[in-house]
Amino acid sequence: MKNSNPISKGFSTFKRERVDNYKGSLVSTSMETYKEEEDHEAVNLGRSLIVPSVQELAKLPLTKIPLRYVRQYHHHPLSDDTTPSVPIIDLRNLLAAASGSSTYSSELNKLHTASKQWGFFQVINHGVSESLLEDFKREVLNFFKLPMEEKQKLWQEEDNHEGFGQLFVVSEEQKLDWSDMFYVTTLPHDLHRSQLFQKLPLILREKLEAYSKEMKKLAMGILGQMAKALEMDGDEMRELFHDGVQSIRMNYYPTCPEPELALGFSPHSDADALTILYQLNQTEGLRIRKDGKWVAIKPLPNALVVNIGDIMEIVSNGVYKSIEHQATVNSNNERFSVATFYSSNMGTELGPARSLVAKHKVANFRRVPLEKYFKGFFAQKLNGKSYLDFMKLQENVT
Ligand SMILES: O=C(O)CCC(=O)C(=O)O
Ligand SMILES: [Fe+2]
Repeated sequence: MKNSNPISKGFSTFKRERVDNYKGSLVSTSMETYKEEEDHEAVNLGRSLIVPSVQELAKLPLTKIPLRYVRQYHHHPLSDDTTPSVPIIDLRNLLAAASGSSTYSSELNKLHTASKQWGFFQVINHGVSESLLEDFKREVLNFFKLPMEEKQKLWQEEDNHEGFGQLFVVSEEQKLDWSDMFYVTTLPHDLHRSQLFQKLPLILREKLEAYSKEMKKLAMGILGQMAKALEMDGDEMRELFHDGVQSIRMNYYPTCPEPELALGFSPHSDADALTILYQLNQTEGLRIRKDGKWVAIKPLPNALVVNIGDIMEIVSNGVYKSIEHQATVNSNNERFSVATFYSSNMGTELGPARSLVAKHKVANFRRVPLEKYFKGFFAQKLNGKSYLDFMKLQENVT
């Protein structure tokens, strides 16, 4: 059913009709979540309440932001200059150097340390062509510039969260992010919502397909190296991920009249295995939590940011860590980013790699079907790394 979309309504009230069939019980973060929604269609992993467009809101001559965007506890002090900056991995040294060479082993060691201690790193010489990156960037910027009448056709619907909007909005009281996003499942192809894909501008669709393919290749390359670094069975890694679920989230952070009161993206860890983030312009905004301090990730020309998601923390049996991150906004410059989330194959069970459990002689996380894991994740408000906590087998984790 098409939602009666409030985007075109006055922004003065920030009200929307209540979605009557929305199940409040889905907000649960307990294992009960897994018992919900058994009857839901297989490819529908979640939904989110429909909220107004921040891009449209930011066009108004506002000096104050509406209350729904005002955070109370967002003043996270930035780290001082003594904190080292996020590691940079040269992928050419990993993917092209002979695996016995010292160049290879020192880069592999860097990757392993970065994944354990930071959960975040930047990759250079990643092999994704500059022309594809430029073309895709142009089309994403054009996409956000489309007139609202066009974007409304691509807005989220009440029963599914793909499209323009915000994710993880589960109540009318919840604080909202100062951003608009477009979310789409790109792989495997049979998970496409074809009604959404068909409505995308053709040129964007072409570039999106090409970009999605390249991101899969890159993710598989990095996962293969991680298997080596973890001393995990390489075949097991391939079997888990060869037909992985990929989704792409395009983020637009408009300028904000009161940036110190708002957040572009609430603190969270990603639910996937590996996220590849493309910062489309030079505006800074990404912050990651390292040893209790927030560290800014500066956009680096020609680099992509990679981070460990919760699935990788689980598969690595806790050796690699997903890290909390957030996005800030500012009053002078808008910001664009594209996050590509890569997860294991649909239809598989999520849990620690068996080859690592045998090596570590302990399993630190429970096993659940991947689909249930995703449904639980998308049914709750983002709250740091809390979702991972109930995947942990507490008796095993220190
Ligand atoms: O825009 C950013 O820098 C962060 C985006 C992000 O964390 C996400 O899409 O999950
Ligand atoms: Fe994220």
